[in-house]
Amino acid sequence: MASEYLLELDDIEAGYGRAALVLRGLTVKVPPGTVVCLVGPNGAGKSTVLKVASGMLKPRAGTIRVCGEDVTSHGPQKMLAAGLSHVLQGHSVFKEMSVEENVMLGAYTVKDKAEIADRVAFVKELFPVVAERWKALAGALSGGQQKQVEFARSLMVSPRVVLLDEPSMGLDPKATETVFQQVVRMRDAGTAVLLVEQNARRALETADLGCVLDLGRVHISGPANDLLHDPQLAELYLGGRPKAAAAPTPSD
Ligand SMILES: Nc1ncnc2c1ncn2[C@@H]1O[C@H](COP(=O)(O)OP(=O)(O)OP(=O)(O)O)[C@@H](O)[C@H]1O
Repeated sequence: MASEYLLELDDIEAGYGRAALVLRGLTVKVPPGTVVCLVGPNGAGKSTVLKVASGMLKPRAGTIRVCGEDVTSHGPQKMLAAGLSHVLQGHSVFKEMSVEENVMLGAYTVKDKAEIADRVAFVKELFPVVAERWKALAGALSGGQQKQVEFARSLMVSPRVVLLDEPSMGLDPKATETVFQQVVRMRDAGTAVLLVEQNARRALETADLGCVLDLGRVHISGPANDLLHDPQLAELYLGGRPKAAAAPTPSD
């Protein structure tokens, strides 16, 4: 069945072991050609959404669809084959291996050599630093450059949606800026992104659509720009009022 969405998480309930539910009826949809970001307080369940989408954590209830096809019961390998590629929180490059070896790990399920060569050319064009440092040891790259190697690795399977968990974590402001620019480049090159970020304001500036999570549910969702300029949301979740709505200070 065709669908207007690449990924649909519908009324998901999920939790860890016997502990209480973390996601309590969460619905998130990713249309083609978009960056959708999930923001919200610590412990709201943002990373858990990505774990459910990549098959790492089975939902207790609800439905996951990729392009309209029900994939709810898929494990990680089948989710990857269905088109969902997960870039985990923190750093996951193998530092003792070259950039090339790290990127090629992402292609281990791809059998067609011509397709692999096409994808290598694609990621090298998308991430110039990956092309420039192709033979270098990954551990010799900066944190922001390593993150781009992880992005490149995730794109080797031609995913429909990349699930990005806190890509700016631990990066300095300049590297953070580059990483957010690369997220936009990934989208513009045809890969939708479901992005989880602590840096809520910067994530909403980057994304097309936003979802504010609280207590395992979507509290509010809509165009990211609207959320960014909502004074109440800014107070509650973005660390202050939006610039345009800020009250004048006594010195103004
Ligand atoms: N592997 C796990 N085992 C047990 N509980 C977990 C596990 N991972 C996360 N949790 C719990 O699930 C809840 C949601 O965690 P999650 O990491 O999804 O939140 P988050 O919104 O991404 O938070 P943060 O912004 O702090 O990363 C938290 O209460 C957390 O303690």
